[in-house]
Amino acid sequence: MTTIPVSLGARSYDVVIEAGLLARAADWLAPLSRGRRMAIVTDENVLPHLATVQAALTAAGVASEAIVLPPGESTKSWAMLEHLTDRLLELGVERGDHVVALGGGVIGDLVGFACSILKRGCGFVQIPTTLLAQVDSSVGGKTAINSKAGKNLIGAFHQPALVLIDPNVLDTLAERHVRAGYAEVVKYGLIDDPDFFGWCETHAAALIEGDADARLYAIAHSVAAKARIVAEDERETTGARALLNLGHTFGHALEAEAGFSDRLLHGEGVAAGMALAYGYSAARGLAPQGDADRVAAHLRAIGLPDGTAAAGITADGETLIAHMLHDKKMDAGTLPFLLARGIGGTFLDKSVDLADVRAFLDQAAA
Ligand SMILES: NC(=O)c1ccc[n+]([C@@H]2O[C@H](COP(=O)([O-])OP(=O)(O)OC[C@H]3O[C@@H](n4cnc5c(N)ncnc54)[C@H](O)[C@@H]3O)[C@@H](O)[C@H]2O)c1
Ligand SMILES: O=C(O)C(=O)C[C@@H](O)[C@H](O)[C@H](O)COP(=O)(O)O
Ligand SMILES: [Zn+2]
Repeated sequence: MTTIPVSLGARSYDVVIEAGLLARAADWLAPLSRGRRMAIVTDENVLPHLATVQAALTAAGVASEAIVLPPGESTKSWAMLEHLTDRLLELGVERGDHVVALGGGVIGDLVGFACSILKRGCGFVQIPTTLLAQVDSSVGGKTAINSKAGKNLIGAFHQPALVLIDPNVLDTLAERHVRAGYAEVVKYGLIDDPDFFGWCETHAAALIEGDADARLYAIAHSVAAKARIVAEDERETTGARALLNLGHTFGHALEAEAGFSDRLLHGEGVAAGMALAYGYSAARGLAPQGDADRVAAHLRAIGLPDGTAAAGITADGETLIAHMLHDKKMDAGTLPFLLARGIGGTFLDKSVDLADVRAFLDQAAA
């Protein structure tokens, strides 16, 4: 068992990682239940794992009630937020209770946001069931739904009380979602850890095919990296946490063009966005072209998109820039970008000329 603390003063919590942990989830959940019925929110594709968690709770004498939502990005919506908060209120959830978010990043983001506003804030536990959620979204307390204007625009910082990660649940995850989650794994290498990028180049194929050791290593390494950055800059105010947004300004714009749908998964958008961020950095003379080519080649090799066209998006630079203007990093009318000086050399550049980015996007798509 690996336990990684997320050190945030009064909001500190542990991320516990162990293969097979789901069947023992009650060891951690029962003490949080206060002898009351626990609400578990999940989606229709996670029902086998819901059964494992509920059986564990029943055996420990804890009653539970499941709320099962439709799968997919469109569940991060006002309509689902209303439905979920109504159901949680019907169940009588109190401020001191802990709602369980059992699912991928969609369930984690929606449940976390619902819990941040329910009775002005109740507790929640993340039990992530996708690779993406295990390496990224379950840790750090960013919660949100999408709005007509864009991605994650309605949300709150609300930290979970605990994160329980069982890598075995990934055995039922479709390979496309494993690949998409892998984009957020390799992101940590590209941010500030060139050795880890090298590890990714060697082990990505095994990880995607289901190698348990590779998955465990990637999950623990990613969580430790995210916990360190979140502890340094919980609310993305100093610039440290913004590094976790590498590839996301481009990626969210591509996702918006795809209508936040299965046409382009979040991790796929991030992969294309990271390739664009490295490509643009090279075009600006900030990073060696060879590094940008190496990033794109790695993404292609494992079946992830390495740019706008590969992501299936035909929008021009102007259209993509219009989406980017909704980015939450916008500051006094300017949009900072995560660029790179080389592999592992990501930095926040506040002096990017949007006309230059537009021209790069048009050229890259041609
Ligand atoms: N809060 C954050 O810090 C953060 C970080 C990264 C991404 N995100 C958000 O996370 C979301 C993407 O998350 P995701 O990639 O996990 O997508 P997701 O939650 O839609 O899950 C992907 C698919 O896998 C299914 N699924 C989940 N677990 C399964 C399992 N064990 N077996 C079989 N099927 C399973 C789901 O039903 C869904 O169809 C995006 O909305 C993104 O914005 C948030
Ligand atoms: O935790 C963070 O900080 C991240 O940026 C992680 C990202 O992978 C994640 O997609 C996040 O939700 C994006 O944040 P946003 O502020 O751009 O919505
Ligand atoms: Zn992301």
